Amino acid sequence: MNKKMYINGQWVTATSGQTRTIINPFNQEQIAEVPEGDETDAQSAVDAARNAFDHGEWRHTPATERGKLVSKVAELIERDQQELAELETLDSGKTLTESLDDMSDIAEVFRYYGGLADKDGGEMIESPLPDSRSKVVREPVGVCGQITPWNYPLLQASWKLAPALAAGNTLVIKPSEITPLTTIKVTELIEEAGVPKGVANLVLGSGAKTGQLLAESHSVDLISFTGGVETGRKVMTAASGNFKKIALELGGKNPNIVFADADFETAVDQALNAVFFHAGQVCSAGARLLVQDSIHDEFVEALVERTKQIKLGNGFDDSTQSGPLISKEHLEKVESYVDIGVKEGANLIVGGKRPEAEELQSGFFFEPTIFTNCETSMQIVQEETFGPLLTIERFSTEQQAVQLANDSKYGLAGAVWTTDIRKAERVSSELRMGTVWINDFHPYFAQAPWGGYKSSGIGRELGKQGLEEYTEVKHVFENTNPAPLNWF
Ligand SMILES: NC(=O)c1ccc[n+]([C@@H]2O[C@H](COP(=O)([O-])OP(=O)(O)OC[C@H]3O[C@@H](n4cnc5c(N)ncnc54)[C@H](O)[C@@H]3O)[C@@H](O)[C@H]2O)c1
Ligand SMILES: C[N+](C)(C)CC=O
Repeated sequence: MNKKMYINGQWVTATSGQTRTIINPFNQEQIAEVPEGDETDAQSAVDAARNAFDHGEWRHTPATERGKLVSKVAELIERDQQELAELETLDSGKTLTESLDDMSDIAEVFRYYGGLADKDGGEMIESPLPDSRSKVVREPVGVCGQITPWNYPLLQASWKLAPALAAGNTLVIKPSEITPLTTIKVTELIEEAGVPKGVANLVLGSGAKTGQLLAESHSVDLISFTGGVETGRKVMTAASGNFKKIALELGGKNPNIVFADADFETAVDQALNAVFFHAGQVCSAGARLLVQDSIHDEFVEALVERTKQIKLGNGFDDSTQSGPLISKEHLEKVESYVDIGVKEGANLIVGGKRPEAEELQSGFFFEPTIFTNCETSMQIVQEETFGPLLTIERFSTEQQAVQLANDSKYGLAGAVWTTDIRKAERVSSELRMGTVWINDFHPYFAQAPWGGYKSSGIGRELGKQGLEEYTEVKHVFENTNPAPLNWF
């Protein structure tokens, strides 16, 4: 596999000659050395994408042909799914089972947008003027900058790459500097599928240098960013220079509401999965549990019992249920929230520290952690810890559950557990968030839009809305009987 950047159809090293060492968060062993690009490399990639958009054939290629190439990428991902999944596990620490599931979702995303590429032929609208025809068409936006995080490296990239290509754009993608390997590999597959040179470019390096340039550049027409709220703010500010289109997929602190009439065992089981899956490093993690008073104590007891059994370990080991956190810095951040929670008066009832097992000492592991007696006003309830840390609050009425759940700057996702479907519908319609699950947690798929209300972001990925983000809307008006106006 190449360990380079891909600019204008060439695999290249950084102009500066700098490289970055990529490590496995399970044991801190070096797994790759990749180019550390900077503004110069990012500018070359933008220039290549600009030239390919303005002078290349891609945007004029029939949508059906573009769709076939995007679908071809799906086939290549399926062919290489084992290699891709192993790279993802090495790079991110997630279990191989999770990585294989990601690869199958990713192939579906490319297949879905490959199929959608030629489905919108525009729309005739009724013109109020005589002797005229009016048509609304969607066109590619132009050059797209795409910036992705480390927690779902290739999955988040696929949500951007597939619709951008299907809609006829050119692009520069910049993966997280911590987890670039699968994005490098998929760029090889995009090349192998036959996407013309200059259309899809890959630049590696820090966000402050390469990402910032993409957000600022006046040659970029759209910036699509997935990451934290504070970085999102910088991207939005930088993007204002030329009023480029922006799409922001940001963080969340997602409420998981359990009513007393829920199926108890299922709700306990899924509450664990909601928060501890991928060590809590999921934007939509159910890190905020709201439990109705009458079942609170029993529910907490069952959760704690099962939390103690969670097996941490190497993502390549079949018995591992959760891998490490991504980095030392992130581990320290999660750890600091435990101190904050204790100081705030929450009750730490399980976890709260690094595990003691000998075989976990070289990795960035943290024990699954639960706090009870939490109040909505607490920092540990309001802020995204992005780790295996669950806060539990009580509620007594439906109205109170809704009020607590909405008391957040975020609005990404949430769930409601009850056997009363009318109640589930009432609550879901009151929740101010982009996704609400009823008696489930976590499902997402190519066909349904994903994105946040409030500070969780702007715009949507996936679904037909995810393709529309990568288009501009044009109204074409034709006078079928032109004649002088004689106004002047
Ligand atoms: N809403 C979603 O769908 C979704 C999905 C995955 C992750 N996330 C969020 O991502 C965050 C975790 O990811 P992270 O730690 O990689 O986020 P991050 O904000 O630190 O980094 C994300 C990306 O932004 C780049 N970046 C950093 N500074 C930049 C700058 N000044 N200009 C442009 N780009 C810059 C980074 O290099 C990286 O590629 C969490 O908050 C999580 O909730 C959201
Ligand atoms: C969007 N999702 C759930 C795949 C990853 C969030 O971090």
